[in-house]
Amino acid sequence: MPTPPRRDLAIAEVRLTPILVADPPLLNTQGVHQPYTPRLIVEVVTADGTTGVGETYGDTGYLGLARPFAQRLTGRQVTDLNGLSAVADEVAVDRTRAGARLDMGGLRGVQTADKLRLSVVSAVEVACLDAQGKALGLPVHALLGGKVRNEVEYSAYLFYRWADHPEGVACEKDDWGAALDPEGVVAQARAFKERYGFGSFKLKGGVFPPDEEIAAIRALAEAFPGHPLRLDPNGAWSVRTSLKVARELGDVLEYLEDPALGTAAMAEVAAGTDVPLATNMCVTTFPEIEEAFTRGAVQVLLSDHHYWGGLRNTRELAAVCRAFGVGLSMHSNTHLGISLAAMTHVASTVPDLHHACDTHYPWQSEDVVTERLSFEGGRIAVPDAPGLGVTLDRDRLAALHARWLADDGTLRDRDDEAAMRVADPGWVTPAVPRW
Ligand SMILES: O=C([O-])C(=O)C[C@H](O)[C@@H](O)C(=O)[O-]
Ligand SMILES: [Mg+2]
Repeated sequence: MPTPPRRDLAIAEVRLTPILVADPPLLNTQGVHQPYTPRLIVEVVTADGTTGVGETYGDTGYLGLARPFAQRLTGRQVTDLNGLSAVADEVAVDRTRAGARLDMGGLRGVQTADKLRLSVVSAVEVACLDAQGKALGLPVHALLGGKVRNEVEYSAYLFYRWADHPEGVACEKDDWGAALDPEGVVAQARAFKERYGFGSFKLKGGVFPPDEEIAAIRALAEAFPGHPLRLDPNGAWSVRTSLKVARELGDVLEYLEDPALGTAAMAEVAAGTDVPLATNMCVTTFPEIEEAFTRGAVQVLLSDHHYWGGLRNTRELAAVCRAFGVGLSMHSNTHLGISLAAMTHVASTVPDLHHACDTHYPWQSEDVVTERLSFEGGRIAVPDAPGLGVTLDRDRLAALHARWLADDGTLRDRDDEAAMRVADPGWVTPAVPRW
């Protein structure tokens, strides 16, 4: 039988489309989310006309790196994923743009040029896998070795929030209402359960004094007995405060996430409590693993394929965690359907993923895919269609890009501190430990 002709999977074009997507007024220890937040959509087009899509952070520092990186990719094979990092290394990171604001002043841990590169590489890696899958008629999970589960469980990501952005600020409205006390948090959790069926709840803390956040978790425990609960103040507490919270909530918490800042403080907290500690702050790069794991500072690692460098790196990270007996889950930041699909594919291939993954997706009313991914019982069915199983909505992409073009630069870098100053002109992100 004659061998069928090989498809030409050389990269002919990489399209980068920065967009601004609506974001509600979610509070964290830094401030509040902007009304629109930047994301970057990546399309990789092969010589035979197959297009793969990826998504990552869209702040200007990422764009400044993504553009020269994309130019170097034409002519390379979409299958050459191991070569992507070396190409990214050829591109100098503009350090003046990789400033504190880019990484949210540390909400996602250390900032390094490598981490910035990995965040851009991840979107291209996902796009290449999507293109490969479409060309071969295989889902991305099959390219990663195959799924070991048919559904991936996600956790409701509860936020203290205002009903609306400050008066006079251009924004998209939603119907969630305010949540600024235990009653508001429980009402939000009920809405999450009703709309999406989530069975576990994470509250973003570090916003109010710890006693108020303890009361909110207690109220959740009463309203949803037996449901796993997590509290994440993004390192806003001292070791002493962290231990007090752990004592008071130890009977109801699945884990406490980044109660204190940095590996040393986390190790001290871990030594004083049996409550497992999770992180997406003190371990966000491979070089940080050894110290944190050998000191017992972390019991659950929240991976994030964007800054860990892609789906294959996420699987390598899972293997390291397994070797150290550290649990694995997933961190989430404002993301759209492309990244949720990517998270779901890789999560479906990791055997020891025993905690529901975080996702901001329900907070995002806008998307660039034709059909939004939907949660049933808090779970997403792992797509079996070729590639990621999502289709780009070009009209929506163009509309959200037009918003980015129309912005004078104010919103192109996410800055929760500046967004808070609109409501509270004297606001300065508090130094940590805040309490
Ligand atoms: O610590 C975390 O889980 C995050 O960093 C998630 C997000 O950054 C969240 O805190 C946010 O967007 O305000
Ligand atoms: Mg966190």
